[in-house]
Amino acid sequence: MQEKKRSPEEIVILAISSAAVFCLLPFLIWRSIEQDWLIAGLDLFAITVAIVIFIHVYVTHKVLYARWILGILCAIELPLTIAMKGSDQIGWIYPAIIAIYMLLNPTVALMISLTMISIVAGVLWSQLSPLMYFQMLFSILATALFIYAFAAHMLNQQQILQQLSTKDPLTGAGNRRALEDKLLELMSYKRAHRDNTSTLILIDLDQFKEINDNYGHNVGDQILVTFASLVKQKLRNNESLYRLGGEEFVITVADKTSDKASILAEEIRELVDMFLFTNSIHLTISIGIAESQANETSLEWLGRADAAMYKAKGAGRNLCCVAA
Ligand SMILES: Nc1nc2c(ncn2[C@@H]2O[C@H](COP(=O)(O)OP(=O)(O)OP(=O)(O)O)[C@@H](O)[C@H]2O)c(=O)[nH]1
Repeated sequence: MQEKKRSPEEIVILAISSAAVFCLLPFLIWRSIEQDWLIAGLDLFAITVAIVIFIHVYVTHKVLYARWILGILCAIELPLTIAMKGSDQIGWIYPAIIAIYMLLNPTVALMISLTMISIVAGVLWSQLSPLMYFQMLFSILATALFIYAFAAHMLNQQQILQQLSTKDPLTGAGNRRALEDKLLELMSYKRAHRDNTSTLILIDLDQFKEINDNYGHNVGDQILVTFASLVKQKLRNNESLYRLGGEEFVITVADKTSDKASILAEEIRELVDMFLFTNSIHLTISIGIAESQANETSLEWLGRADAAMYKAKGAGRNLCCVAA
């Protein structure tokens, strides 16, 4: 069986949890030799949590709780260490802030790191000269704010790239790449839960070439946009629209048999048939419906929906056909 690829989030958690273990382990040994049991206990606790998180993420690939626990651990461990051992430990605050931003959303990370900085500032107030105190405080605050600006910028870029790589720029529907990912997800869910069934609804706009020829490509484009937004209005949470290419679209209907998906397909067919597009253009659609089957590939599944759609075309168009 092919091994599941690790996501960037998993790699960050595995790296930070293992770094925490390797950074803290020598100090745990040192404190134990010195019989400084309180701080040794704190280090042991942090190492244990980091190891548990590492194993959990390594085995399950799940990151949601792991990133929160690790982020909060970073924010708690440091003020406690400073409270016990004094201002010598302040250098650790910089990697701790970076780790928190790598683990959590920038706004959450900002709130957590500012809380941690406020606690550390309170603890250090009586331990440092005023000049030293404010130099340290401002350098830590500046670090937190600069990393926030960087992390927020990176998140924004990441969202734009995600949008560009998964959406069809004309209609805003998912693109072919997003559809392929969705099909793989639905197929692997089906393999894991044999009795689960999902259905594909493949839609082709009828005689769309005539519309382009008669009204021009721009009007054709506008119709594709209006069609996609009409369909989107009909979809619920577990249903998504993708543009397969040209004037072909696919709706993935998770957790539903072809009988139930046919009701949605027929509603969409009727809606389009009744609708007047730009320039009062009337349009019809032909639909192929295929329920997922065990032991077939996502391409075979899509192929059955396509064959059913061509059957609808062959039977006179403006029809829904269910694959055998
Ligand atoms: N305006 C516009 N037209 C497109 C786009 N993509 C594909 N098309 C057009 O869609 C038309 C598809 O034509 P055909 O494959 O012959 O199919 P059809 O005319 O819909 O006929 P049937 O499918 O048999 O009902 C072609 O004229 C393509 O140029 C697009 O992004 N915008």
